[in-house]
Amino acid sequence: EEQEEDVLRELRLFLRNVTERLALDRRFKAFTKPVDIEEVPDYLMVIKKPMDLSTLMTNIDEHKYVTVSEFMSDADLIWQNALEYNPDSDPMDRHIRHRACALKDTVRAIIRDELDEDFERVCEEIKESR
Ligand SMILES: CC(=O)c1csc(NC(=O)C2C[NH2+]C2)n1
Repeated sequence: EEQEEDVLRELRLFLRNVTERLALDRRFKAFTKPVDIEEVPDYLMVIKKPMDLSTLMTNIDEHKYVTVSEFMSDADLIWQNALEYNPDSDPMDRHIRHRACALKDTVRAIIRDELDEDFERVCEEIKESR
């Protein structure tokens, strides 16, 4: 009903704000757009579920997420994929893994500090009811 749509609208506003802040952080530049398959031709052979901050934003606008938890699953793909695709000891791999770990910790810190657990519980109830 209308109150449910009010909750989901507030969820989308929160998720857009989080995603925008991540996309503005220079540490996360490599995660802002889909990996360019022309530049990295083997990427899709290694990474089965690509994800990036611009795709997260599109998903929000397309009402893909009814809970923060669903959003977090896709946000986690971004840094998980980077750790998987960059496992080596060479400095470039280490650099992007460092940034992937910073992304993981930053997302969790924002959610812990700024998401009311009662709000997420209401979102989960809406999801179960559909
Ligand atoms: C987004 C992401 O994880 C990414 C983009 S390029 C890259 N890695 C490299 O270009 C090479 C350094 N060793 C492979 N990783």
